[in-house]
Amino acid sequence: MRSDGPALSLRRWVRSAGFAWSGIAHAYRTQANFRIEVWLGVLAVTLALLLHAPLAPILLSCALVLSLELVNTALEAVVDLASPGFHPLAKAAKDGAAGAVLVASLGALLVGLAVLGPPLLRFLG
Ligand SMILES: Nc1ncnc2c1ncn2[C@@H]1O[C@H](COP(=O)(O)OP(=O)(O)OP(=O)(O)O)[C@@H](O)[C@H]1O
Repeated sequence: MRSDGPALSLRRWVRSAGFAWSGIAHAYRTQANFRIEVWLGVLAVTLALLLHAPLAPILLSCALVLSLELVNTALEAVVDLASPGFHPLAKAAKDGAAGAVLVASLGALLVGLAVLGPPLLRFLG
């Protein structure tokens, strides 16, 4: 198997990262839910830093929700392309992807309450 030189591999990686970034920017521009989740994530990370709460579970939860929202956005685009008219399979695909985002969001909410709740109550009390 032929392997590319490090300079070519890095150029490919930067190019792929550019495409990935444009996907994230597209989701931010077009998906209100993605924007809300980004800013809730920023709020949660800021609170964790201010309250000296563990950052890792907050960061992981945010990454999970935002990743699944990006996958949901991608899947919606593919479904709309493949099935512009109503189709039960298109509905199953979109509802399943939306369900994945909901499950991750509820999990992230519970993690946020468990990690930020006690130090927030101590701070307020
Ligand atoms: N082609 C289709 N065939 C059948 N049902 C569909 C189709 N497109 C959308 N739906 C139904 O409408 C719902 C909303 O679809 P839509 O594409 O508007 O997503 P959305 O509301 O924009 O989702 P999000 O808020 O995550 O962007 C889907 O979850 C599905 O139940």
